[in-house]
Amino acid sequence: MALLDVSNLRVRFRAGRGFVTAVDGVSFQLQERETLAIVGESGCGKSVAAMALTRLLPASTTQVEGQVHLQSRELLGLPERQMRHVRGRQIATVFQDPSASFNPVLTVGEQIVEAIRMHESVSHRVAWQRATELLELVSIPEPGHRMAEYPHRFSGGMRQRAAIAMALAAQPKILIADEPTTALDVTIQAQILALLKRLQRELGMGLLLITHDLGVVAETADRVMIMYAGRKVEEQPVRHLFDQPQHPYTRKLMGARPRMDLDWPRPRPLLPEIPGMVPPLHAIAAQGCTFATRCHLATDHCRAQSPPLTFVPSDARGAGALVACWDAMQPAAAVAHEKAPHHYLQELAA
Ligand SMILES: Nc1ncnc2c1ncn2[C@@H]1O[C@H](COP(=O)(O)OP(=O)(O)OP(=O)(O)O)[C@@H](O)[C@H]1O
Repeated sequence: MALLDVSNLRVRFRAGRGFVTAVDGVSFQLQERETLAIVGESGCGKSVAAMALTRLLPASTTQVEGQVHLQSRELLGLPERQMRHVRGRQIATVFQDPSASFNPVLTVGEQIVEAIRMHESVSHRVAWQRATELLELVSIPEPGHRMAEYPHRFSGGMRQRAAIAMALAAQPKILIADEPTTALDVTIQAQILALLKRLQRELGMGLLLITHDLGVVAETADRVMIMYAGRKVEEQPVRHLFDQPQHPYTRKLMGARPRMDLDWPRPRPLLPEIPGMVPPLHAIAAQGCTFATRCHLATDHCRAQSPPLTFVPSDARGAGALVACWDAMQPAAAVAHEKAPHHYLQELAA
């Protein structure tokens, strides 16, 4: 059984008299000890999907449909009091801006102690000891000393380490890391990613990593789900994605990675971009492929009908991808998602 099983998740926000759709029928699974990366440009619905499954979106302006199973427990119908136990204890989240995790007028130590005692009835002394160990676990030097400091005394990287320590306070089964390194400089980014991977291994957590950075994905993920305009457009094990991206959007994301043009005599950095932009929610096409307006392969058929997620094999050994693209579907080879070969699904779960 998957650790997390998200099925047909749909999120709509109230807009004027109606609603706009930010996440449109997305399904995915996270296995134990697995890292699933959710990738896409800004505005594709990655964070909204993550916030919906932890029920952190404002109920008064949001409609969430679908099913989210954490092992056998359905989360979307859970009373809020029980959901509070799930948050932190079962699923914890680390955000892009670590300052948002801390109250500036309390010491870092007190806040981690509070997080521990929220989920467990232990004495202040025991919680303090455990909080110090957590700071040590995330490689903060002199943890005993740093416990008594205020968040502003920490550098950005150290604050993110402390935020990760706080997220681990109740030993969650799943850690959601939402752009955890975007606000940090490059050398610190690599350290934080290495830390997340080490903690995942040591603590046996599932890691849901939200990012727009394919470099981060290559180093960290087991499996990748690409989102565009609220929909899942591709899913593959990471080791095949970089060799054989299937969806035109995935290929463009890869082409948009910064690199050096080594042409003699004037090597220069290239910062390519995908022409156009992710449509705002009110402008997402009601029919057809949502990427058609930016896709050089789009036909009238693409603009008229949404492509279903389909298994597209890429070699005879059963490797392949789930792709929502009419062009990527070879009529002879592609099979509907539900009929994907069993060994492929097992590989996804491996
Ligand atoms: N509370 C809200 N009310 C209305 N619209 C929202 C709300 N939160 C997010 N949105 C919209 O939902 C869409 C998806 O946003 P989301 O934050 O999930 O994107 P993202 O892919 O995570 O990008 P980023 O990395 O920039 O956060 C965007 O168009 C955003 O403006």
